Parts: sequence; C-alpha cells; structure tokens
Amino acid sequence: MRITLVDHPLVQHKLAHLRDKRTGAKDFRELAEEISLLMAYEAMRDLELTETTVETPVAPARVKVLSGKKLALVAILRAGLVMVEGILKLVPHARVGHIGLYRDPESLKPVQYYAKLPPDIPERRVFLLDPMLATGGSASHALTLLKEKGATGIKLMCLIAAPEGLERIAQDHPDTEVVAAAIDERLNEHGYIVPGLGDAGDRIYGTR
Ligand SMILES: O=P(O)(O)OC[C@H]1O[C@H](OP(=O)(O)OP(=O)(O)O)[C@H](O)[C@@H]1O
Ligand SMILES: O=c1cc[nH]c(=O)[nH]1
Ligand SMILES: [Mg+2]
Repeated sequence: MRITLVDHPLVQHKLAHLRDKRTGAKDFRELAEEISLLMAYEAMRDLELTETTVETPVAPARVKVLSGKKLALVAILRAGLVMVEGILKLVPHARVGHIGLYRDPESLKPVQYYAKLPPDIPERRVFLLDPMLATGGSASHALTLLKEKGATGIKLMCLIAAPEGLERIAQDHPDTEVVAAAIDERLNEHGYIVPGLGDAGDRIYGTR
C-alpha cells in the first residue's frame, strides 16, 4: 500500500481550522471542500496526457490534454459527499458513485444501506472519498464492493487517517493508494480518531 501525505501549507492551514471545535457547519463544509480540491490536485498528478495542437491567436501551439481513462468519484455517505463537491470543481465531467454506510456505534462495523455506481466503473480511474479513516472498516468494505464491480487501481482519499485504519487497508487491500492530509495518533475507546476532528458527518450537516 502506498501512502501520499499532502503536506502543502494551504492544506495544513485549512485542516487546522477544520479541526477546531469552534468551526461551525457552514465553514466546515467550505473548508472540507477546499482541502479536498487541493488534495485532488496532488492525487491526480499522474493522470495521463496526450499531445495535440491548438491555434492560438498568434500561431499553432503543441499542447497537452488529458487522455486515458475517464474518472469516477465514489463518495462514502454521508461525509464523503463534501469531498465530491470540492473535487467536482476540478474535474466537472467525472461520474459520481455513492456507497451508503454507517458505522454501528457498538460493534464499529460498517452497515451498508445504499450503493449506486457508474456502470462503466471498470473502465474508469476511481477515487474513493471519505474524510475519516478510523478503524478502516468502512473504507475496506467500500473497496471490496468496488472491486466486485470490476474497479482497479483505486485511490482512497481521506482528510485524516488513523494508524489503525491504514493498517487495516494495508492488510485487506494492499493494492490501494491512500492519499491523506494528516495521519493522527490513534483511536479512542469509541473508535474516534485522536485528536481528529470529531464526527465528520455530524459536523458537516449539523446533526449533533
Ligand atoms: O474507519 P471507520 O471506523 O469505518 O470509520 C469511518 C467512518 O465513520 C464515519 O461515518 P459515519 O458512520 O459517522 O456515517 P456518516 O458519514 O453518515 O456520519 C466516516 O465518515 C467514515 O465513513
Ligand atoms: O473520528 C472519527 C471516526 C469515525 N468517524 C468520524 O466521523 N470521526
Ligand atoms: Mg458520522
């Protein structure tokens, strides 16, 4: 498993505000979108290019344009939705899939309640989006589902990863590349990332 840590100063600065418990839902959403967009810029660094020619007002110019596989963004509901919004600003033609999961508060195991994916997912480069990688159970479940549907070469993008979650993905899906803005210390007894940012879904939607 490869890990890319996006340590750009702008990302780290915005992440500091995102973690702050005084940040309200509106600012939280905006910051999470911005961080996701900036992270995607890094995560998409290896997109394929092909050369072509355009006419500038002055002369023909050899230019490079995106080629290769088209993109799919797959959000793990609910919190992954905010990352889709940010990244679509960068790649507005990407198709979007949704996997509905919630984590059972007792067992911490993911419970699936929805899945809708682009039918041509095997032909697309897939970015799986969830702000929090805690035990890794949700992301591992989503990766298994995506692979069953034929997806390959999946990048998992999360804002904050716990060592426990990274270990789980390395074991269950060693072929995955994880892109994160921070790797935190540990999980607490309730499965929350320490220091983390709290419950991402609740902070995005003001449900607590
Ligand atoms: O790595 P894990 O231990 O599986 O935990 C991470 C999951 O927990 C959160 O979702 P939650 O269950 O709170 O659902 P929500 O996004 O609807 O709030 C988060 O958005 C991840 O999906
Ligand atoms: O810290 C955590 C762990 C799981 N889900 C969250 O939203 N936050
Ligand atoms: Mg939640």
